[in-house]
Amino acid sequence: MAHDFPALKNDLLLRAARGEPVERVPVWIMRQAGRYLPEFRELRSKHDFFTICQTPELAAEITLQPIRRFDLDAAIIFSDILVIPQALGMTVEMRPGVGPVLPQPLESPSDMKKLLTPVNVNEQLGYVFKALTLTRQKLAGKVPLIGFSGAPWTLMGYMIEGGGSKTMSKAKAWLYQHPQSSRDLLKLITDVVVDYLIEQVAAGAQLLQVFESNAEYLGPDLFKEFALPCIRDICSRVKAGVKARNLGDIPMTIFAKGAHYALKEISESGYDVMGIDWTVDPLVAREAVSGKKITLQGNFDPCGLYAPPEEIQRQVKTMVEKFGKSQYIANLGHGIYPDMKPEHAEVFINAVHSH
Ligand SMILES: Cc1c2[nH]c(c1CCC(=O)O)Cc1[nH]c(c(CCC(=O)O)c1C)Cc1[nH]c(c(CCC(=O)O)c1C)Cc1[nH]c(c(CCC(=O)O)c1C)C2
Repeated sequence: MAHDFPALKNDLLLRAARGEPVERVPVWIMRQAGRYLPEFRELRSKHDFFTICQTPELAAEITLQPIRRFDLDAAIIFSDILVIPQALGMTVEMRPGVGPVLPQPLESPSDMKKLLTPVNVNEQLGYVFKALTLTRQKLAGKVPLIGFSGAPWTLMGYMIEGGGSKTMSKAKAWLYQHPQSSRDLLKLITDVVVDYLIEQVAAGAQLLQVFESNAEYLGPDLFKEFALPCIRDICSRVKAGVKARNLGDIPMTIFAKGAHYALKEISESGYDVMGIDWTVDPLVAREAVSGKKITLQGNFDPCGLYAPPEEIQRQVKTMVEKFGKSQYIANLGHGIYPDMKPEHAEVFINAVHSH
């Protein structure tokens, strides 16, 4: 089923992702739709988080909120990485002020039997595809629409810890104590992520980002043994699946937060774009990928947006100069914080555009 979508007017993001020349650096912000926007808080006060994700009209409305307010070069579909554990049959609650909670986490490998596999993504996650299609229509070609998924290790972390964690020690204990079960779990998640991302493209996503937000808890050895093979597998299988369905060539971004120890390996894992967090100097990242056809994305310190406007402008200038204006997508080095003033996000976006 091919959709008939309005023609894209601003393709800066897609061109930068493919390494093609751009007249100016594209910019978007991770978590650009969310709690720092009063219009989000207003809508969120009336609806439960996952009800919003599951209601295409509401998800589309929130996706469009930052696009109306700012001169952004991309929209990212409003959803969460934890819809995959839900699709596998796990309960996920979003508790205000706490974040996601999975009240019945996987406590031992035998709990994997409780997961509902195989997942039929159209049945379990069809609401995300409907939200993407509706949002793409409503965007009317203004900017491209990004789809996303959590990466397997990051999702495994939430499924075992039962929520966010300061150490990921329970999930890491699995890697050390139950390496084969860990691989089985990661494989099971990888299979869902692959189907989920291919179907997002069919529904209208124009670029896909894979969030490996929990890479920071691993080191080079665990990352290479457990996380990286899944990251590679997802890219090659999604690209092949998208091609097989005549959906065109879709750029893919990998953002492995905290994986400064594996920049070279990540840049060779098949993705078009590599996101980096603020702890890596842009010059170090460029050096790690020199000679390769890969675009870099990032990496302004989210806390840098607390600075006065002139200081944000000064730091953006330094960032853009260090990355260079080609093969580059400007973003923060992680999601924007809920207490950020929207005006400071605007200063950041406009500062990128002034270069
Ligand atoms: C891409 C995305 C995500 N969540 C949301 C979006 C869509 C909004 C956007 O980017 O514009 C909405 C999104 N997701 C959430 C919110 C706030 C919930 C609320 O309104 O109560 C919003 C707007 C809730 C959420 N969901 C999650 C957390 C982190 C918890 C922790 O580990 O301590 C939290 C707080 C899990 C999550 N969710 C996501 C990640 C990967 C990015 C990252 O590293 O930040 C992760 C780790 C991804």
